[in-house]
Amino acid sequence: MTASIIDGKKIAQHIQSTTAERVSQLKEKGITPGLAVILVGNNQASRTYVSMKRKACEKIGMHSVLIELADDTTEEGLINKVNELNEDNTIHGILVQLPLPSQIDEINIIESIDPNKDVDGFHPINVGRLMTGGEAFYPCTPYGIIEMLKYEQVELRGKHAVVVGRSNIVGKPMGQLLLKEDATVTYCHSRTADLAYHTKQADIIIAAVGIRNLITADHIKDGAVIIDVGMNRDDEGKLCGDVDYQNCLPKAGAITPVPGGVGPMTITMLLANTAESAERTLTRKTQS
Ligand SMILES: Nc1nc(=O)c2c([nH]1)NC[C@@H]1CN(c3ccc(C(=O)N[C@@H](CCC(=O)O)C(=O)O)cc3)C=[N+]21
Repeated sequence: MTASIIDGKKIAQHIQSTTAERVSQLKEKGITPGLAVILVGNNQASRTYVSMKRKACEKIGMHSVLIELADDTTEEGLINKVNELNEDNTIHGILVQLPLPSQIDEINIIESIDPNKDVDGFHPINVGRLMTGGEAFYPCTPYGIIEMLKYEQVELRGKHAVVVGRSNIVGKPMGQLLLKEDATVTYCHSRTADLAYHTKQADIIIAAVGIRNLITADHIKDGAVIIDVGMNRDDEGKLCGDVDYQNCLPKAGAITPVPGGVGPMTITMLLANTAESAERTLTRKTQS
């Protein structure tokens, strides 16, 4: 078998055009969805991601504002800015670009964001509701992966999904979202003994640990669906994932490339969450 390649860019474009439609319907009702991105300090990678996010907003007619704060911004200063945006009716989504400088506690910042504007889905209210089933924002990367799998009509119900990685941003919420789709979920991570024993049983593997070439053909069963969330650099400085792509290609059923796989979906779901946040204000208004 040779794997079919899952084209994240194509799926992202498809979902973005649906979101653009939602944006124009909101505009007809007098609401322009707005995303605020806060960038603290001068990290070049962060700067690149932030500009990609803002370009995507522009493309689908969404309003976006960039708030740039100095590298020596205090935690209090950042929280004040977040509070201002919490109160701002033109802003429906707030994203504080991570990582933050060391003098700022990420948890305190995430908890200062209004859960109704937390389009990253990082606030404990949204994390909790993902588990308990209430109205939540789902973290963009795992949410994007679920949308990708649905688009590709990958059956999840009753299938064994192995999530490799346990971060708050990807691994942990990924498992919850797969559970919601009735998959059987196993979590593995950097301390798992005999990783291959587990991953070989997987119908679907989500690799999200940040170790280049961690997953090889010896780790997968024939026909498995492989989703690569890794963002590593190879010896030439090129972006590469956690999966040995060339090695797995002949054996997998379907596989996502890096770049051009999960990455574009992350930004796409950020836009979708922001549109949803704006739509929710509409129903909240009519209810009152
Ligand atoms: N509060 C917060 N929310 C985030 O969602 C967040 C964050 N902080 N900090 C940094 C990470 C990283 N991230 C990416 C999004 C898209 C691509 C992406 O589109 N990548 C492209 C190409 C990238 C390239 O070529 O460099 C791809 O994989 O094809 C990558 C990485 C969001 N993050």
